[in-house]
Amino acid sequence: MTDIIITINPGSATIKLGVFACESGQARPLGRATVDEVAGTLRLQIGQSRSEHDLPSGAPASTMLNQALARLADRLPIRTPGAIAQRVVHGGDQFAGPAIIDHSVLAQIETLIPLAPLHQPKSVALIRIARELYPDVTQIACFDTSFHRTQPDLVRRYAIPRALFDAGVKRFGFHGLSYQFIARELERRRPELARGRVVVAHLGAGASLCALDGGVSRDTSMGFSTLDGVPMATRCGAIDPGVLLHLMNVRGMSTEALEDMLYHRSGLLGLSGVSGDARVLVRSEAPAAGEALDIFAFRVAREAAALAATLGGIDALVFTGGIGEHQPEIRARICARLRWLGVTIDAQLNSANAPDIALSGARVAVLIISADEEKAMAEECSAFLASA
Ligand SMILES: Nc1ncnc2c1ncn2[C@@H]1O[C@H](COP(=O)(O)OP(=O)(O)O)[C@@H](O)[C@H]1O
Ligand SMILES: CC(=O)OP(=O)(O)O
Ligand SMILES: [Mg+2]
Repeated sequence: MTDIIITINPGSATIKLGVFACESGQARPLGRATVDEVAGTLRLQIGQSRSEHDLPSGAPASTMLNQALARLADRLPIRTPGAIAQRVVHGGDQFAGPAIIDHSVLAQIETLIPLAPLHQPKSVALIRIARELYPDVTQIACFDTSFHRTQPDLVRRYAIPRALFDAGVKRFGFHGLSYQFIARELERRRPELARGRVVVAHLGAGASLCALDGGVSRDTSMGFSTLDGVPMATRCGAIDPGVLLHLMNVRGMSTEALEDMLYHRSGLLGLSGVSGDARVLVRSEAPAAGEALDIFAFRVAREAAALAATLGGIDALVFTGGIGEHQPEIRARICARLRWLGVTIDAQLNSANAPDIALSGARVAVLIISADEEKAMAEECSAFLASA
C-alpha cells in the first residue's frame, strides 16, 4: 500500500520539508519546501515546477511551517498523511533506530537539548506544532546519531576516565541521515565504490565528514556534540579544551557566553567577521574572508586524510551539502590538499558541478551527490512502519 509521508528536517539554517509517496521502504518525492531562515524565503518544488516566496521576517517556526505546509497542500494530497517523519539530530545512547514519538520519547528527546542547542529545541517545537496540525497522525523520529552506531569503541572513546563513557560521554556523530542516503545512492549509482572505502564530506551550514566502509559508518568528524570536527558557518569545530578552560578561568567568561560564542559566533563567521555564508565569502574582497575559506578547506582536507587513515585507504571522496554541491572554488581548494592521496580533479568538470569530477584515470573517484536527508527519513519511516 502507498503511504504519503511528510518529512520535517530542521537544519541549523533551514527547515526542509518533503512529501513522499512510500511503499515498503521505497520513497518517491512528490514535493519539497525549504524555509531559508537566513534569506527569509520559502522555496517550493512540486514535480518540475519551482517557485520562491518571501516569508515575514523573524516569523516564528509555527508560521513558517504553516505557510510551507499550506502551499504544499494546495497541490499535494497531504491533509491526511500516513505518517510524519521528524529529523532529530541527537538520539544519545537511547535511540539506535527510528521511534514513534509518544510523550516518553518526546521527553527523552528534550533531555538531549543541551547537547545540540541549534537543532534539538527546533525539533521539539516542530514536533509539537505538527501534533497540533495533525493530531491523529503518527510521528516518527529519525535520528542523525543512529547511523553511526556501527562505530567501534576504539573510535567512540575519549581519553578521559572510563566511567564517563559508561555515563554517555562519548563520540556520537551526526548528519547520519545524509550519510545513510549517500551510502544507498552509491549502491545504486556506483556499486563497485559502495563496497569500498569512501570518505563523504557533508559541507553545509553544519559540516562533518564520515568514513564509510562497504556503506557502514566507521568514523566521523563530529563527536559528543555538533561542535566537533571542521569549522562550520557559525560553529567552531574541534578546539583544544584548554582554550575553553582559559576563557572561563582566566578571562571569566560565563558558560552561557561561551556556548553562544562556540555555536553562534565562531566558524566562518567568526574567522571572517563578514558572514557565515560561504557564498558571500567567495565574493568578498576582505582578506579575512579569503583566509576563513583557506582555513575551512585546510581543516576539511585534514579531516578527510584522518578518515582515510581510519579506513586504511580511500577509493572515493564524495561531496554533498550546500557547499559540497554548489561551490567549485571550495572543492578545488580541498582537493588540492589531498593530491598526495590520489585525489586529482578535472577543473572543467569541477566548475560544472559534474557528478564525477575526478581526472580521467585518477586513482580516487571524486563524486558530487545532492544531499537528501528527507528521502533517507521517508524510507526509514516507511520501512519502520512496514515492520511494526
Ligand atoms: N546554491 C546554494 N544553495 C544553498 N546553499 C548554498 C549554495 N551554495 C552554497 N551554499 C552554502 O551552503 C549552506 C547551506 O547548506 P545546507 O546543506 O542547505 O544547510 P543546512 O545545514 O541548513 O542543511 C549555506 O550556508 C551556504 O554557505
Ligand atoms: C548536525 C548538523 O549540524 O546539522 P545541519 O547541518 O543540518 O545544521
Ligand atoms: Mg543540513
